[in-house]
Amino acid sequence: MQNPPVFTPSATSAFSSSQDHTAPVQGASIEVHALQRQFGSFQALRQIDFTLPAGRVLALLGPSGCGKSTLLKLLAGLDRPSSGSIAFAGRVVADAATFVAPQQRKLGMVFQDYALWPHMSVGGNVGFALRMQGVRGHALQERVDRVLQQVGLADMASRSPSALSGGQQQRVALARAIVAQPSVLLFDEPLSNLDRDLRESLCGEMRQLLRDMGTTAVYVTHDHEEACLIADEVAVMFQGEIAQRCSPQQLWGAPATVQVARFLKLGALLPAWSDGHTIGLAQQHDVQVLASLPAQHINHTGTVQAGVQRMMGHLLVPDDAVTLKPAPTAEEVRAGVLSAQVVEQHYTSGRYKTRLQLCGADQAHDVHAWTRERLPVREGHVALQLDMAQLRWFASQTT
Ligand SMILES: Nc1ncnc2c1ncn2[C@@H]1O[C@H](COP(=O)(O)OP(=O)(O)OP(=O)(O)O)[C@@H](O)[C@H]1O
Repeated sequence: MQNPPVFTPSATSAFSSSQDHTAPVQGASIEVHALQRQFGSFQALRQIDFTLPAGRVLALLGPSGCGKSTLLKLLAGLDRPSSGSIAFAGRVVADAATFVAPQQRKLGMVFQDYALWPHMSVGGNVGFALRMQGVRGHALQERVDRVLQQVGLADMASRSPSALSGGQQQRVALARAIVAQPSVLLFDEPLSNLDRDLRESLCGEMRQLLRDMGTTAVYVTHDHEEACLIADEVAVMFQGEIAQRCSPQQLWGAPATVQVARFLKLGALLPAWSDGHTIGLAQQHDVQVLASLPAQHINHTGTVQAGVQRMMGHLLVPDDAVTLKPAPTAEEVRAGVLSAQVVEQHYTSGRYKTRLQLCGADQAHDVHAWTRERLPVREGHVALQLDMAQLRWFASQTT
C-alpha cells in the first residue's frame, strides 16, 4: 500500500518554538454523541459519534457537501444540533436541554477568508479578544507581541491587514485565535486560499504550534495531504457520516471502504470476486475470469471466506503496485501473466503516469503505472507484474 503523502514542515519555520512560549495551554477533550443536524427533510449530519482526547488534532476530510462545516459550526456554537450532544472537557455545551454560547466555549476559530477587521491594525485585530476580557495596557501589549512573535510576525503590530500577503494575513488570523489561550481551536479550510508551497510550509508550522500549545483542534479540509500533515486523527466523511476515523497512517494503509479508497485516490478499484482461495477480476461483475490471484497473499477489508460462497467486491490496485515488463510470451499468458495495452501517458514530475487497459477487459479494469520512459500508445502489449502486498480486497456482496 502506498505511503501517505507527507509534507515536510519548513526547516526555516517562521513560528517560534515551544521554549518561547509561556506555560502550555491545556486543551479540552471533545465528546460528540449521536449528533444529528437536519435542515427540513435533509439530513446533513447523521449520528456522529467520537471522542477526541485533550491536546489532539482531528482533521475532518471529505468531499464538498459531506457535512464538515456543519459539524464545525455545531462545535463552535454557531448552530444548534437537531439531536445528540457535544461536551468539552466533560461539560455539555450542546444537547436537547443545553446550549452554551460560542463566546463561553473557550474557543478560537480560523476561517478560510481570514475574517480580519480591515479598520484595525494587526495588533488591534490580535488583541481584540483580550480587550473584550478587560486586558489593557502593558499586559495587553505584551501578550499581543508574544503571540505575533509565535506566528512569525514580530514588529508587524502597527501594519494594516491590507498591507500583508495572504499567508501573513492567515498568520494574523491564527494569532488572533490563539491569543486568549483557547482550549479548543477550530479551523475551517484555513489554507485553501494560499498557493501550494505556502500551504505546505504554513501547515507544518501550524502543526508544530498546536503540538507546542497542547490545544485540542478540529481542522476542516478537503485536502488529503493537509489533513495528514496537521492531524493526529483523520475522520473521512461522506453524506453526513464518518466513514473512517483513524491515524493518517492507518487511513492510507487500511482504508475501511471502497468509497474511502476512491476518495483518497489510492489506485484503480477493479470489479472482482473472491471464493476465499482466489480473487478473480470480473468483467462487469460477471464471474468471467480475467485474472486469478491468490487470496491469501492479498490484504482484505471485509470477509474473505473460504468455501462455496462467492463474494463480489473490488480489488484495489495502487499505481505503485504495478510494474511493466516486455510483452508476455504465449506461454506466460497461458500461465496467467496479466497483459495490457497502454492507452494513455501523461508526463508529470519526471515520469509518465501510464493508463493501461487489461487485455480482454473493459475500461472498468484500467490500471495505472508509473514509468520513466515513453511507451507506444495503443500498440502491442506489455506484461503486468503486481506487488500482491500492495493490493487490497473489499468485499461488497455475496452471490
Ligand atoms: N442552513 C442550511 N440549510 C439547508 N441546507 C444546508 C444548510 N447548511 C448546510 N446545508 C447542506 O448541508 C450539507 C452539508 O453542508 P456543509 O457546508 O457542512 O458541507 P461541507 O462538507 O462543509 O462542504 P464544502 O467542502 O463544500 O464546504 C450540504 O448539502 C448543504 O447544502
